[in-house]
Amino acid sequence: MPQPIDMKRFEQLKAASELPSPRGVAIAIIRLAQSPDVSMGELGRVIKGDPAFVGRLIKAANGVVGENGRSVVSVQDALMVLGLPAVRAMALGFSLLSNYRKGACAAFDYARFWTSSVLMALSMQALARRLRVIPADDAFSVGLLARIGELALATIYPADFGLVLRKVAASPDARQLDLEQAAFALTHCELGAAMLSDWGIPAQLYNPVRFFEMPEYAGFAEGSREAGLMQCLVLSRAIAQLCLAPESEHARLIVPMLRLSSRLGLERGEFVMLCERVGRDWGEWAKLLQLDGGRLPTFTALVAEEETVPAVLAAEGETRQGAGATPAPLPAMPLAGTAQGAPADEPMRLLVVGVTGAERALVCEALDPSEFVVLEEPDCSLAVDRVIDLQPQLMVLNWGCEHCGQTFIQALRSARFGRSIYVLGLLDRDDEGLLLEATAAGVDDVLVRPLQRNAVTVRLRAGRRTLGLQRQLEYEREELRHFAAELSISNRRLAEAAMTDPLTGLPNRRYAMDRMEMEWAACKRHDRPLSVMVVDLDNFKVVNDLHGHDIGDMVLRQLADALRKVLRAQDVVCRTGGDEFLVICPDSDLPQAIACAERLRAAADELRVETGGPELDVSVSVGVATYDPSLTTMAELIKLADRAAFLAKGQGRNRVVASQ
Ligand SMILES: Nc1nc2c(ncn2[C@@H]2O[C@H](COP(=O)(O)OP(=O)(O)OP(=O)(O)O)[C@@H](O)[C@H]2O)c(=O)[nH]1
Repeated sequence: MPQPIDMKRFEQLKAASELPSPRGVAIAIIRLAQSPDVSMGELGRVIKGDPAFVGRLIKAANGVVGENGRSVVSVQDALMVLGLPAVRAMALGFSLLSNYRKGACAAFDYARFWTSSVLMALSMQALARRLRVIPADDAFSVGLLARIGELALATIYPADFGLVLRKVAASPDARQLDLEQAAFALTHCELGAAMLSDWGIPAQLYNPVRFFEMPEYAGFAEGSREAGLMQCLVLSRAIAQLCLAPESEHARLIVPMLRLSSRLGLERGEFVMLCERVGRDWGEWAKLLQLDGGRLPTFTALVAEEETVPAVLAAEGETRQGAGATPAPLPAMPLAGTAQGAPADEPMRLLVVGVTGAERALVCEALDPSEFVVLEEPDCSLAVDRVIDLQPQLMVLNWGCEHCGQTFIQALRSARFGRSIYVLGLLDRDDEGLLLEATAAGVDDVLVRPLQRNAVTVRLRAGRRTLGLQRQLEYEREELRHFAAELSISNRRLAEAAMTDPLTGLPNRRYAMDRMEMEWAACKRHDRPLSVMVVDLDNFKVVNDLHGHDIGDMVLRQLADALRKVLRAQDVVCRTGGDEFLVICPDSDLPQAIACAERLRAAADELRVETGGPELDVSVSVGVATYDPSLTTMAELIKLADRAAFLAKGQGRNRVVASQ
């Protein structure tokens, strides 16, 4: 088990300014975002000082909202969507990316490091959106910074870390972490986690970072958030690795990746869509971050191939490749019923092994060339090689010869691709014992010497028909998987819609009550303050009566935007009634909540509602209440705020009243 980092040593490295650290505007953003009282306006102004960061922040916020949400176009909206902790972490990540594109460690590929980190960030974001292990914005930053320890080692020890990397490249069995431990008495995992901790990233996020490259040592409780996050990191790393690997490596990498994704409960079609989404996002991010945005593999095709390339035979293929004897494999077969053509219309690949002379001629005559393409290998000892190279759908083989007997069939049937090949065994004589032996071993049907042309035609047609049905079933199963994935996405969209007020885009009453329950529980459990406000438009009925409902709607929409803009990041404003809003302020005592309520009141007061005609003035009355131990339910707390809002109305409106 690797030792945790010696904190004295870490402090020394920090003091010597050797560790990668953010620079420029990012430092101001990080500092400001740390202050609980910072207003969104103030933070927004500082962020605008770094136009590159503005673009990245808005892009990240749109990633969090997802393809179905209202798109984010302004810094203010991005801040609302992301919240302060995520903005801090992003300022950090992007600043490092901008300032550490090059460095002194010649063996460390800085560009590849950042490309892989951004791919991890996008994969983490996509996984978090689906699995809800952590918020998608946190996931992005964790992914981006997960391997920061490597950059740190390359920065502090360029020569020695270069040596470690060269050793790993020279002997793939060497574990990088062991070599790091030996060379520096620390590993990049430990160092990275210590840096994240030092930057204020919470422990539930940096602990999984510490262990995701050696999950066997993690010891997180099964089903815990940390275990889930760690698995997401492992999978994100696998996605990034596959994206950057040469094509020849894809088949090897896809299998463990699919296994990981299914362990996380991702259905295959859904996972493929998720990866395709990462690919689409990657193109845009690469441009934005000026990274080399080479084309990523198409996951749909890769997974389809994986379903046809056998693990066992592929492994044998690798060995042969090592010997330098493998011709290039044929492209994988299209799936039945796909755009490439239904199987019934396509000629199928028939491999004839060890059948020569007159028998070979008879087989060729017996089949219709529009139904079969004949591939031949006269030498039975090369049967395995040809199966891998040519990927036939049917085979005729000389049953009982040294290379085409039980061992061969068993190897064939133990591989996924081999399992579905329709095999006709050619028997020397009509012998029941032989027939039983061949079919028990895994042969589908037999032909008996002397060969009869019609018998060959009939057997091959039966094989073709069986394969056609089999492929049709596969296609239908695939369609069902896609359908299930789409259904689950629609369900999630519906769930989101059910929590949103369509007029203002704010969370609705249902969301407000769910969220209140969460905050109420957290406040009681951790003894943290919690305040709520009821914000009620003044004399709204008059607006409706005088100007009509449509103008009334405009008032509600513009007021909602104005309230959202002046809120602090941790607060949530929800539309809970016609002209009533509930603001939930976690971690806020009464004076803090009153200050915030006053900001909301002033924002409404300053708002001039544009209607296309005359501008309208509005005001709100705000009631504030704070949790105290005498309250036993959250409904009581909301009621107190409601009563305070009522008092504010009674005292002349456009004011804040706090419940005592
Ligand atoms: N345009 C519009 N009006 C709405 C909507 N929902 C509720 N209302 C109107 O909001 C008004 C609320 O009026 P009241 O409850 O009397 O309150 P008020 O006029 O704001 O008066 P005070 O709260 O006492 O200041 C009613 O006229 C409702 O018809 C909506 O979605 N759009």
